[in-house]
Amino acid sequence: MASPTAKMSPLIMRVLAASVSVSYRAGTIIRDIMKTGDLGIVEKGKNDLQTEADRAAQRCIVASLHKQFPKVAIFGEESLDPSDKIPDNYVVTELAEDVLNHTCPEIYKNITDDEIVIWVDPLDGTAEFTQGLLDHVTVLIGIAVNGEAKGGIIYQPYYNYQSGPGTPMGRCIWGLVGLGSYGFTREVPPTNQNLITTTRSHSDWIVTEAVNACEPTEIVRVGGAGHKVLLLIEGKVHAYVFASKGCKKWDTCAPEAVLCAIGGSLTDMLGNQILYHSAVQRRNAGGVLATVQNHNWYVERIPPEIKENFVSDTPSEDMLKHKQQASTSAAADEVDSSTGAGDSSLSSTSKGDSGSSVDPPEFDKTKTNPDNVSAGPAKM
Ligand SMILES: Nc1ncnc2c1ncn2[C@@H]1O[C@H](COP(=O)(O)O)[C@@H](OP(=O)(O)O)[C@H]1O
Ligand SMILES: [Mg+2]
Ligand SMILES: [Mg+2]
Ligand SMILES: [Mg+2]
Repeated sequence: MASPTAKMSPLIMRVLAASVSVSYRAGTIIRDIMKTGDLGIVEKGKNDLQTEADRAAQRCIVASLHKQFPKVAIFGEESLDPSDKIPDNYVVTELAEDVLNHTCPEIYKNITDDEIVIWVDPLDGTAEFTQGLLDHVTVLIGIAVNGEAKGGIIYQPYYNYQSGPGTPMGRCIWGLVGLGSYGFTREVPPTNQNLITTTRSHSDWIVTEAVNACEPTEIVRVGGAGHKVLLLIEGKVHAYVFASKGCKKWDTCAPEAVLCAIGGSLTDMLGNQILYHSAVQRRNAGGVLATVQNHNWYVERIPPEIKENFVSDTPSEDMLKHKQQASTSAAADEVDSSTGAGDSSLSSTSKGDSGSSVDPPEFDKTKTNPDNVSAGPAKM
């Protein structure tokens, strides 16, 4: 039975709470499969592996979320046989109370099923998982609202795995833009340095050229988009630069939301917004560039001859319509507030209490107006 808090909670908070709960279960499934010693590796393509842990974790997450939110679109990385039997104990219907205890920001209160798309990467960092670099692995559940990354869960199943017996393994980081991000501690990144993280297993000369153009004092090559954004939010690196079309929407939706909820930015290499509506192309054809601050400085360092290889996402008709409606109602709010009757609209300032939210850095966010994007029609 759902608790009274759950019944009263807006849809976005329930989706977030269900995603947090199921991420713990997916983490257990991943660890259990690793313990069997039989990863059941399949080669999906060049330098692109899938294991039984990827398959099982996706079954668990998608079945659990679909059961609770049957009208919400859910996209997972792995192509699986829909007739596969899903064990009963894979279906989790709990809602994390620590999420529901937060007040939903006003702007999400009336969001409906058709405005949400969930992007699931059941195991991010598969290459490193198969090589025993276990702390590079994360489970990613991203929640897009009207095509924009707003909610995210990054579950790290092997956090603390080398800390010896008695230390609890695994941690869940979650965030919602307008509320804050929770489950980690942020440190101030080293000053007078420029630490840049990028791929460890999917590099090529453009990837390396783009990193070098950002004048790194050190390059941190690690696996997983989720893991790299964890390094960023914890203050261990200054930027994540990946000039490649290899990442997909499920790699970036959750990390982007968690990062943006503390005032950071994750865009393509051109500095344009990555979009997450259901018809968008799965590939991040614009590459990935993420920072907590000084985003523009990094975008400006990327030479035009690199930028010209990348293409930004195109908004859907629905998104454009929604944006128009939102700006019309924002204008109406402004009129209202000038008369003293207005409600406060969502600000990008994180309002975290005991969670790991940080004050927004002092820089202009570079997410540009979707009118700037230049791609052709979105394809599946
Ligand atoms: N060239 C490529 N081909 C396939 N997947 C790629 C890729 N480049 C990046 N990715 C995917 O993007 C994610 C982050 O990559 P990286 O670890 O190299 O930074 C990984 O997700 P998965 O491990 O979930 O497949 C990885 O497979
Ligand atoms: Mg991934
Ligand atoms: Mg994956
Ligand atoms: Mg993969």
